[in-house]
Amino acid sequence: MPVEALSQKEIEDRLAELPGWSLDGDRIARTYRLASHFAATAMVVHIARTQEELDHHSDLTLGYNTVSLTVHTHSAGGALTEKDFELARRVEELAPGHGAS
Ligand SMILES: C[C@H](O)[C@H](O)[C@H]1CNC2=NC(N)=NC(=O)C2=N1
Repeated sequence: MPVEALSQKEIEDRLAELPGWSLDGDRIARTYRLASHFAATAMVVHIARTQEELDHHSDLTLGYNTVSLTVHTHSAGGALTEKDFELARRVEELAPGHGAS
């Protein structure tokens, strides 16, 4: 199913509801900090499972005690779509359970 590129206003409205997320070029991005490398690794696995469920995938980077995501929609030519924000909202929901901030 094709997904529509969001307008600048739609992007700004959605970002306003997602503190911690910001524009990084043509993507939305956030870095989370965790208590340990193991906690960060567990969060990456949880995000990976969510991404498989949504069939939508970020570029996901594991640091020593950080987890970073950037996402845009490949099938929309790299534009931002509702799917990117759906993924961001789902990650925001799972983050507190990992002690991520
Ligand atoms: C076939 C499969 O549905 C597509 O390749 C999905 C997988 N994950 C994806 N992730 C992202 N970020 N953009 C896509 O267009 C995309 N497409």
